[in-house]
Amino acid sequence: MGNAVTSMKKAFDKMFGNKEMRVVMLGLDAAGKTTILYKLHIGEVLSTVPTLGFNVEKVQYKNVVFTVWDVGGQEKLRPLWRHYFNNTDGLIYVVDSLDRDRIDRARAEFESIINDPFMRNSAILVFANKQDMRGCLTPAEVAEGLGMRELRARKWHVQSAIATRGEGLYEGLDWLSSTLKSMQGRGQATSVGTSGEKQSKGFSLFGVKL
Ligand SMILES: Nc1nc2c(ncn2[C@@H]2O[C@H](COP(=O)(O)OP(=O)(O)OP(=O)(O)O)[C@@H](O)[C@H]2O)c(=O)[nH]1
Ligand SMILES: [Mg+2]
Repeated sequence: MGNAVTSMKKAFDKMFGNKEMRVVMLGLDAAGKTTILYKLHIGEVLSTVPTLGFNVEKVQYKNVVFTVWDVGGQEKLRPLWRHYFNNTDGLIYVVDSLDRDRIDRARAEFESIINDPFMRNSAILVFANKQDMRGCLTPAEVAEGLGMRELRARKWHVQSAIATRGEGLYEGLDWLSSTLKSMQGRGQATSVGTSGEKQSKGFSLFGVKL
């Protein structure tokens, strides 16, 4: 019976073009990951405590079901991040744009994630979060701070966001879903490299193609 239901669901998903995507959300502690997850999942801002393990929720947007893994970002927890890399279609990297002092740390962690063999083909969405805070880095400065422009053969997008107001979050998911669909359409998702082709179409900053 269970199998019949599963195959029926698969048939419906195929008919309506529904897709499932696995996304891992990382970033330094207090960047706003858990706030983002629950704003997307239940539409509310929960009062959060630092995540010690992980939270995982499904987020449906348009015809994509994202399974989003939100992993604690404290320094002692970062060595555990790599356990979440396998089978990942997309990375959401969250930056606290007010945390100027730790942008170099954020960059070092970011580089080690995206250079991991399991993550080399994942699409990269960066949320330049906390844009409501006076004196924060602009999304362009966050992109610069993470060294995004030096990335070759990767699909990336930097999205301005205010998680506590829900601003920018769906724009980010929009980019992720269309990018992942186009990568899957060309057989590139999860296991095959983008190998440098079409680099000029590969990245964008807040929706503007560079
Ligand atoms: N002003 C402002 N505060 C935010 C925003 N997003 C999150 N915060 C606050 O930042 C703090 C940390 O948010 P969390 O979502 O717990 O951060 P996290 O990335 O999950 O942290 P770890 O679980 O320790 O890795 C909370 O007090 C949030 O309310 C934002 O867009 N603007
Ligand atoms: Mg958290």
